[in-house]
This record gives sequence, C-alpha cells and structure tokens, in this order.
Amino acid sequence: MSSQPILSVRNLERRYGAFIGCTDISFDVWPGEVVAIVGESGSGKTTLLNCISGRMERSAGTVCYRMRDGRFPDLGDLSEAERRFLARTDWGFVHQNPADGLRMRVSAGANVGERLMAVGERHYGNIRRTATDWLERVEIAAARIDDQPVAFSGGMRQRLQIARNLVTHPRLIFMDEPTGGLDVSVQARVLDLLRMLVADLGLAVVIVTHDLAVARLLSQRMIVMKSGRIVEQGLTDRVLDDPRHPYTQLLVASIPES
Ligand SMILES: Nc1ncnc2c1ncn2[C@@H]1O[C@H](COP(=O)(O)OP(=O)(O)OP(=O)(O)O)[C@@H](O)[C@H]1O
Repeated sequence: MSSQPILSVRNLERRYGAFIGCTDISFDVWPGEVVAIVGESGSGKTTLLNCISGRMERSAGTVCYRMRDGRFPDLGDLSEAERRFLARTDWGFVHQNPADGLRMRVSAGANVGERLMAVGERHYGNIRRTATDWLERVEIAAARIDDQPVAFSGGMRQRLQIARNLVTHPRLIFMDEPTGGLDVSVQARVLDLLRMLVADLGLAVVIVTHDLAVARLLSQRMIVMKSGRIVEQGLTDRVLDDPRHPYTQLLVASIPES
C-alpha cells in the first residue's frame, strides 16, 4: 500500500442556504482501502459523497486527489476537462438506483463498452471481448450481452452497473448505498461480488451506507456521521466492537441480532 493518501478531505462544509448539510469534515482515503460513511437518514452522508466526488459544490474546505502523475491538486483547481477525464477513467460512481448509473435503453454490452471507448479503445472485437469478460465477472451470462438493462432484474442491473464502473480499472470508486434497493437475498450476492472485486483490483472505495452490516463486510475504516458532522472514525472492527461516542453506541445497539 502506498504511503500517501489518494484522497484528502479537510474542513469540508456544504450549506443549503442557512442549513448545514455537512461541516468540519476531515479524513484521508488510502490506496486500496475501503472507507464506509455511516449514519442515520439525513446525517449528511450523500451530501458529503457528492462533494468529495466533485458532483456538488462545497461551501468551504479542500478535497485533494492524487493524480496518476503524483500531483495532488484540489478538485476545485482542475479544469472541467481534467475533471471529466477523471470521472471517466480514474473514478467510478455506483448509484443506489442502477437506472441512475446505466443507460437503460442500450445493450448491456454497450453499457460496458462505452466506458472503454471513453478511454480510447476503438477496436470493436476487443471492446466486445472485454465487455463479455466483465459480464461474466459480475455473473451475467454472456448470452445476455445484447439485452437492454430494462429486461434485467434489480440485482443484475446493479451487477451491470458495477461492471460498467470497473471495466476501465479506476483507482477510486464512490458508492451510494449500492445494495440499498435490493432484496436481502440479492443484497448478499452483490455484496460478496463487490468484496471480491474490490480486493482483486486493489481499489480505494468510499461507500455510503446506513447498514452497519454492509460497513462491517466491506470496509476497513468507518466514519460515523450525525447531523452533518463526524462523531467518530476509526478501524471498522474497533468502531463496531468498541464504539466510543454515545451515538455510535446507539447505532450499534440497534443492529438486530442475527
Ligand atoms: N438540495 C437540498 N436542499 C436543501 N437541503 C438539503 C438538500 N439536500 C440535502 N439536504 C438536507 O441536508 C441534510 C443531509 O442530507 P443527505 O441527503 O446528505 O443525508 P443522508 O445521510 O445521505 O440521508 P439519506 O440516508 O436519507 O440519503 C438533510 O437534512 C437534508 O434534508
């Protein structure tokens, strides 16, 4: 693992008018690590994720990203073209609702292939071969390559969205409740797949979830948010086994016994 963070957030704040979406947020993400952001509904998780992935303007603070050439600029200092390039190549974003991250009316193969074309791949045979490989990696039969996601189940759509995001070998993936909209049995399969792929590819991931079981399964480090602020952060096992902040203790105590 590199000795330098891939993402560094300092004193981040986002206001909605006078209302604070999140404030006083500082943390680092290291290459190859999965960081979970947890907290109840309205605690500011999605606001934070959108700000650090450049999808939403911040009101204050810095978000620096380690470029492949070693530079560590604030996202706000990048040109629009550089930001678009990052979003297409170095980063992925897995939405809770697959329809937000897929093109529902083009084929599964094209959904994966168009990310490859965005990074310069032009050879039709290569694109189709790589798309087929990726469909199989996410357990979608190659025979479905020409089907549109509208004809897929929720779990298949989510797996396709994951393939579309990972095909370009990004370095950092943002995930917003990636299993939130799925049935429990389907969730387990998607989580297993995510865990395997993230480890195989050595990805850095920032995942937002309200589900502590998801955080336990996927993340090494955890950030707990309440009312727009971080109340506790640390290694996931430590936070869950020995929560120090009363709010984290409450969250942990509310996990149903399985
Ligand atoms: N566009 C907006 N305008 C005004 N207030 C907003 C806006 N988006 C979010 N908020 C407020 O900011 C706070 C944080 O919202 P956010 O969606 O980040 O929370 P969350 O933890 O992701 O919640 P959930 O798990 O329900 O998605 C909430 O009180 C919300 O009402």
